[in-house]
Amino acid sequence: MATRIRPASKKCTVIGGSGFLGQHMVERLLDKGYSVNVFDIRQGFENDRVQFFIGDLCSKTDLLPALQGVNVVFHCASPAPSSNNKELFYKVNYTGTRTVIQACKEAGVQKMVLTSSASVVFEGKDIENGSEDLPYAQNPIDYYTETKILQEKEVLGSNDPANNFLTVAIRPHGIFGPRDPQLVPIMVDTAKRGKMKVMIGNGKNLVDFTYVENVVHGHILAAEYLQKDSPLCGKAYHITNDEPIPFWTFISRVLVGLNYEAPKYKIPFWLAYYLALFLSFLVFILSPIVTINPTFTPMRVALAGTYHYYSCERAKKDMGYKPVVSLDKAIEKTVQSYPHLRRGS
Ligand SMILES: NC(=O)C1=CN([C@@H]2O[C@H](COP(=O)(O)OP(=O)(O)OC[C@H]3O[C@@H](n4cnc5c(N)ncnc54)[C@H](O)[C@@H]3O)[C@@H](O)[C@H]2O)C=CC1
Ligand SMILES: CC(C)=CCC[C@@H](C)[C@H]1CC[C@H]2C3=C(CC[C@]12C)[C@@]1(C)CCC(=O)C[C@@H]1CC3
Repeated sequence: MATRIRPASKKCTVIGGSGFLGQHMVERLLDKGYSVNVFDIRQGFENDRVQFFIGDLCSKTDLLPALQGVNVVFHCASPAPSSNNKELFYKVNYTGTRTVIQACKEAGVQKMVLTSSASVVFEGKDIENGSEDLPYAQNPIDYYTETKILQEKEVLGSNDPANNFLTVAIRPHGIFGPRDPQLVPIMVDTAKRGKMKVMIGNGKNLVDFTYVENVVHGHILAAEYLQKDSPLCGKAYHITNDEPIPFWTFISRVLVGLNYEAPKYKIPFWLAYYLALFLSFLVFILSPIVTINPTFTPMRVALAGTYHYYSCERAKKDMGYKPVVSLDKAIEKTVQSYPHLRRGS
């Protein structure tokens, strides 16, 4: 394992720091004694200990003031994965990330930790205990994944120890926890509309759901172990809870915890997939007249009905990663954090 260096200058910038993961990152970094800048297109919270820089990461002029005197940049900004806006994904995740790299180099930032995604290798087919050596998806399931691949390649390719610029990518999967605007709220909304009665597939497919504090821990370890000649330079690392769970067991535990019924019927994966494809075709045909955001998309069906869990052996070996919150505790903390989503509240 490489040596962990706690940098003398603990000044960092969290790009996307107003988001779900970003806010948890900021809180932990402050606890650990870092001085923290947040760069985001919006200010998501108030905190006197944080310096906010509001701007678009696609603009170097916006970025540069937020990077002065900074040692580490955490880049965890992205448009919401549920969007289908190809142009926006390319602009922010791909060209925007290139701009972030240029700005970091220009400002003399030494380390960049990218929040990538384990989905960069996922094509809608089963992956069991996948390692980081799996090839990138040749047919990514959506524009989000397509541009996360391009983004990760750019960041890892820019690792340049000779010029004192080191990069690493963290690949989490299915992040959940307090204040997540996506996973639990979408699940509850679907249940409220009576559409969470049916399991896709046989209910046995194992998936990684990763508690946000474990994801944060992985990012900070990566920043502290990333140094010249360390194995982390220019590499990607899976960060998971290391406790894969059947997708529908996880969904049921959260729903039951919030007083909703667990799904009890099953439909074959292929049937659900073709129904979702047909639905997205209808949405496309109707798009000039009406905008519809279906819950039931081919991407979600693929995520809900296949095995996709990943090995985090590389992170254990190179940076001593170990989840800090177990899945049981994480589900309990998450359920308790959403009193307003509880049925009957
Ligand atoms: N939520 C999940 O399950 C997973 C998320 N990820 C990655 O984790 C990262 C964080 O995701 P979340 O916190 O869930 O998303 P989020 O949507 O809560 O946060 C993203 C933040 O990026 C900001 N942002 C978007 N475009 C920007 C721009 N042009 N300039 C400046 N800021 C901009 C947004 O305002 C937002 O505050 C993303 O890179 C995502 O791809 C990876 C794996 C799983
Ligand atoms: C079938 C159904 C309606 C399930 C509701 C839960 C889903 C909203 C989530 C289940 C797995 C999640 C997931 C992501 C988003 C939310 C889910 C689809 C990501 C696509 C978020 C961004 C990533 O990088 C990968 C994630 C994989 C898991």
